[in-house]
Amino acid sequence: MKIALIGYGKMGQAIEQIAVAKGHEIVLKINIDNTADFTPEAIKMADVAIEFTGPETAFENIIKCIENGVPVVSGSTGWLDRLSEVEVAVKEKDGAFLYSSNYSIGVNLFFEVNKYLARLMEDYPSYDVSMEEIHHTQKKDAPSGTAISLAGQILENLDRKKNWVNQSASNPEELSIISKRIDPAPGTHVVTYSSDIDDIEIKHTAHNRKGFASGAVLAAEFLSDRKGIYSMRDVLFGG
Ligand SMILES: NC(=O)C1=CN([C@@H]2O[C@H](COP(=O)(O)OP(=O)(O)OC[C@H]3O[C@@H](n4cnc5c(N)ncnc54)[C@H](OP(=O)(O)O)[C@@H]3O)[C@@H](O)[C@H]2O)C=CC1
Ligand SMILES: O=C(O)C1=N[C@H](C(=O)O)C[C@H](O)C1
Repeated sequence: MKIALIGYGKMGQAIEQIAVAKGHEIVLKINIDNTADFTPEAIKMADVAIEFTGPETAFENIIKCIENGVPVVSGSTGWLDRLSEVEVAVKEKDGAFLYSSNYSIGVNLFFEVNKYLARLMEDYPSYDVSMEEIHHTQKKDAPSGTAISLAGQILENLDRKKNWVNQSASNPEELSIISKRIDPAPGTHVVTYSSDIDDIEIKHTAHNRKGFASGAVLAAEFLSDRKGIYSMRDVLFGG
């Protein structure tokens, strides 16, 4: 499979290693200093693009891939206020797009445990829930995309929480997400249910970026010959 890497930072480089080891070919590498090389002709050489740039640049990059008929897997966080525009573009161009706030298999299993635990806790109001995420100091966005996904799953399944806040909660309807920036943390997420009697805590700790990178390559393999909009759930659990 011919892959275009849009964003060649920590994630782009980790993805390259795994993709090449699996026999894929990297036909384009775009970073901030060679964005002029991201031409229609160059991107059309790829069977699939993998986009990991960041909050400010993801949307334009994704649209450019879709407009040129190239399926795109994105892992960039902090841009999802524009997701509906991407969805419209995919429909208009009969394109292919896959997004996950976290590509690691472990976190996607953690998502399922998180939903299950929230559903159980619906009947046990003595437990209050809060979250913590820890990442390296270069991270541009807070809370992390993964934390926002986890919070969304809790809000969908636990009626007593109405919205999340990126600070301590000021009332029982708020779900608190505390963000910490400590090097070299690749990504830690903790969900804690606390009562007067005990705590129940679920925690995912990434030891490195291999899980994110191998999941993104798996997603690219899944998407390259498909049309439509997908998530990591489709890749791992068939929807
Ligand atoms: N979904 C997931 O599983 C994961 C998501 N992420 C997310 O992925 C994104 C990237 O993370 P990471 O690789 O660690 O970050 P890095 O900062 O290491 O890499 C981003 C790269 O993109 C480059 N870049 C910036 N603007 C553009 C542009 N317009 N076109 C092309 N390249 C550009 C940057 O260049 P320069 O350095 O010169 O600015 C940098 O090299 C973040 O949003 C992060 O939250 C990260 C890990 C896992
Ligand atoms: O920026 C990172 O590094 C990471 N970003 C993603 C997020 O915001 O959730 C995924 C992972 O936690 C690493």
